[in-house]
Amino acid sequence: MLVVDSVEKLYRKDGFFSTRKQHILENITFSCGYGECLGIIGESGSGKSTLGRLIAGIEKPDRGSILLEGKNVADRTVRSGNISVVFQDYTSSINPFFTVEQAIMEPLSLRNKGITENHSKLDHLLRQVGLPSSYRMKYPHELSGGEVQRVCIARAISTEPQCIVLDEAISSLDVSVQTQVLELLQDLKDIYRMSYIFITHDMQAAAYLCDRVMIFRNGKIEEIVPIEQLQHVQSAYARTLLQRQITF
Ligand SMILES: Nc1ncnc2c1ncn2[C@@H]1O[C@H](COP(=O)(O)OP(=O)(O)OP(=O)(O)O)[C@@H](O)[C@H]1O
Repeated sequence: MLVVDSVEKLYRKDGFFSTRKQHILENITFSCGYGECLGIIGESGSGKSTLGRLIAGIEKPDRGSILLEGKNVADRTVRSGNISVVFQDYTSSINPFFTVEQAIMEPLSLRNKGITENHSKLDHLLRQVGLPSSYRMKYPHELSGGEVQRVCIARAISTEPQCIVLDEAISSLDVSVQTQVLELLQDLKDIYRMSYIFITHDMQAAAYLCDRVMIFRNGKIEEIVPIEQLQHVQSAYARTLLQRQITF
């Protein structure tokens, strides 16, 4: 289980040499259970991706803690192989000089210190994300956007992590491909019982995949609501935000 407790994040306000700091995240506390998908919805600049980076350990909080199975993700050994990230910009997420095989197997070989996994593992991962095994020698530029994002997902699940942060992971894809990738994510969540942190602007996608949704406002949690209660959010801000994005 992922437990985020009283997390705060500040950034310098006017560039690197400035001493003035701005609160980006304030008092963020929530948890995400096994096999649960927690959506994060909020306006642009509200701090969703910053929170995603903190969970993934790419940056550290200024205050508070983020624990996975009771251990702090600030420790690289805790997050290595246990937390993965899939970003929106799949084109820059994988090395253009890596084949599909190298890209997918990289996290595993890093974790196993260079010991190469057998081919059946790669075949299994390719099958799970719906790509033929003949794709193993292809390079990213030879694939469609949806296929590259499938490679990114195969890479993310290769170490069988407990948690995946999906930061606008389907936003750059065509609508029909979005649906396929959402179905894939749903299937994988059920197979691996992973926790998903699903950062999105897309309420329809959140409604499909998420068990609960966190409404974010100016770096604070406005409300956390089970997906079946989405029509009955308490705060006026959450209601307005949702009405702008979805028609029930
Ligand atoms: N490294 C950084 N240094 C300084 N300010 C930053 C940094 N990263 C993000 N910010 C600021 O933090 C705020 C939150 O940004 P963040 O990207 O987390 O928002 P977001 O909700 O994910 O937005 P979007 O939906 O547009 O992606 C913004 O005002 C942004 O300019």
